[in-house]
Amino acid sequence: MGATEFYADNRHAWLACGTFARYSADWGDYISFAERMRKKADKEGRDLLLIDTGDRIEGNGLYDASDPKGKYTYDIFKEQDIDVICTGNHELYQSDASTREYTQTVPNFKGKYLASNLDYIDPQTGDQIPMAQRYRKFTTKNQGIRILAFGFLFDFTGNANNTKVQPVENTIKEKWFQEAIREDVDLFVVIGHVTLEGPEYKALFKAIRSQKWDTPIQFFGGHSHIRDFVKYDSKAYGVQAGRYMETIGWMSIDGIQGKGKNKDRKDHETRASLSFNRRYIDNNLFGYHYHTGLNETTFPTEHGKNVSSLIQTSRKALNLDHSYGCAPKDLWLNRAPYPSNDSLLTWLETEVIPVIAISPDRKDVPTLAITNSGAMRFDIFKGAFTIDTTYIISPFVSKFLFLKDVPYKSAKALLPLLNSGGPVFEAAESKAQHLAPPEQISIHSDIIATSLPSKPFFDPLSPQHTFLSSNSDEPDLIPGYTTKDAGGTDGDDTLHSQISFYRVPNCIQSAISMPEDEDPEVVDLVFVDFIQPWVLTALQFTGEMYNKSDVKVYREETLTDLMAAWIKENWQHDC
Ligand SMILES: O=c1ccn([C@@H]2O[C@H](COP(=O)(O)O)[C@@H](O)[C@H]2O)c(=O)[nH]1
Repeated sequence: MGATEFYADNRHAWLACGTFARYSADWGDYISFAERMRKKADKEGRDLLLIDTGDRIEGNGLYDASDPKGKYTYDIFKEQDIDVICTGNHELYQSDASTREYTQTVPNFKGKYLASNLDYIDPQTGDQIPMAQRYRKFTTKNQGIRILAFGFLFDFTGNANNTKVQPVENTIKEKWFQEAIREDVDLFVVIGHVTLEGPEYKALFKAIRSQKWDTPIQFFGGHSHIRDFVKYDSKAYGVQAGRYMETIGWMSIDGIQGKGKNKDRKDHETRASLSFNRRYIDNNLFGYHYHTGLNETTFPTEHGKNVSSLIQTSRKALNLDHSYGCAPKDLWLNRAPYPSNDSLLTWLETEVIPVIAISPDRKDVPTLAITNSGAMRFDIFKGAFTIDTTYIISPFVSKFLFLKDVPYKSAKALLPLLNSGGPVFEAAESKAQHLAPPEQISIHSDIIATSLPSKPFFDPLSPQHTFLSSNSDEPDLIPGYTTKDAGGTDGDDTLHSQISFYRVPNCIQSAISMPEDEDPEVVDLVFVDFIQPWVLTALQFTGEMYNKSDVKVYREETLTDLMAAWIKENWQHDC
């Protein structure tokens, strides 16, 4: 009896090498890996399917540094042969990105791209049309497993006005969905840019089970950037493959006997004893060589090598390795507590924002400047700070806006309100958790690492691979993911020592040009445009009834450009 296997990824345009050796394979390597593993699966009579759960864009120079954005990336993405693919929230923040998704990615993955709860607004006619087909029904080639697949996005409300995200609860009531879940299939596959524990998947699970009490369901999640595995019932599981092309999530279902090749099989025979297994593979060549049984010479396929060289020529064309300056030390987004000397947010709040959140014509006006912590997406490592690093840290096109002459007593109440994330935001449908790094949706308390890092050495013979120091009996591990999920602690393909994770506030605030001896009557309230809905809602709570038309542009440059300028000015020296 063969297994049905899946590989899933979440990448944010990290198509070139990751920042660490442990996550350093590129998109071309992943293509070689998939091609090699598919061949192996074919030989052994198994089926191997590739899944992509969205957020392919923003967060890496390869996408963000070109004009138009994504000039090189769409042609690189499309080279992977993905079986089921859907949209993430990042594809929808900017209308030009949604248009590229509709006109390029959807056709590039024709028949595989699913948009179960997403519509596109045709710019010519104004018609609201499905972004892509709602579901896909297909039979796997080796085992004849009849699959019905959906592709969802969580109930996202921050999209530009050329798309429409339908809440999952409403989609479930639609005729096409109700008909689809009544189809006679061997397996439902629900992929989505949706957290595994969120209300959307709970509702979908309930809906499918209301019609099919026994059909296996495999969910693939995304959005919250973590490795995760969840059990919904004995025949329904979900897996999520981390973030930024660091992890290839592997999921295997053993025991489904597809009716596609034998129509006379009875239902109870097709799903007699099932087992669901997951593994989180670090995205590096060591792991790829180990799993394919190949080596440096035999592993890469021609196709994979061509894609790797396309990535390198694109990176060169964009000058992504050009250095703006030299970071004097590591600055961590979640690996150091906030506030602290090693916190990236403390650095931003105390050193950068007080310099960049100043408008030349209002520079002496007392100012409170607020930025959301989610505007920062990664750590800064000691050493060269390049064009690429800039977009890895902060890919957004957000600008500083401001409200003039806000009573100080109300302005100073804002930060605690934004950070407490209380009922004031639930009512306004702008959950305050969307202000912080997405990991915090799933990680509810600090994780403080107990072990210390040491030097790397890879042991490919270990069942759960380790990075070992060469002359020690005890595994001397380097830091990386140490996942605990519904399957226990054996999901990580490579053993690592634990990394700390400190929760950070939703927003940080810098007080600028404040009088020394007394509080000001009024201040300029400066904030990044992304947080405007939360700022206006919280201000109303303090009794200040501002609306959108009161908000003015404070600086024309983006936060990202201003931050890069600060680095050029302050970290000038060579590394
Ligand atoms: O303009 C923006 C857009 C988004 N953010 C932050 O990013 C997360 C979403 O990140 P995912 O990678 O999709 O999970 C959002 O919650 C915001 O915190 C932003 O700051 N500015």
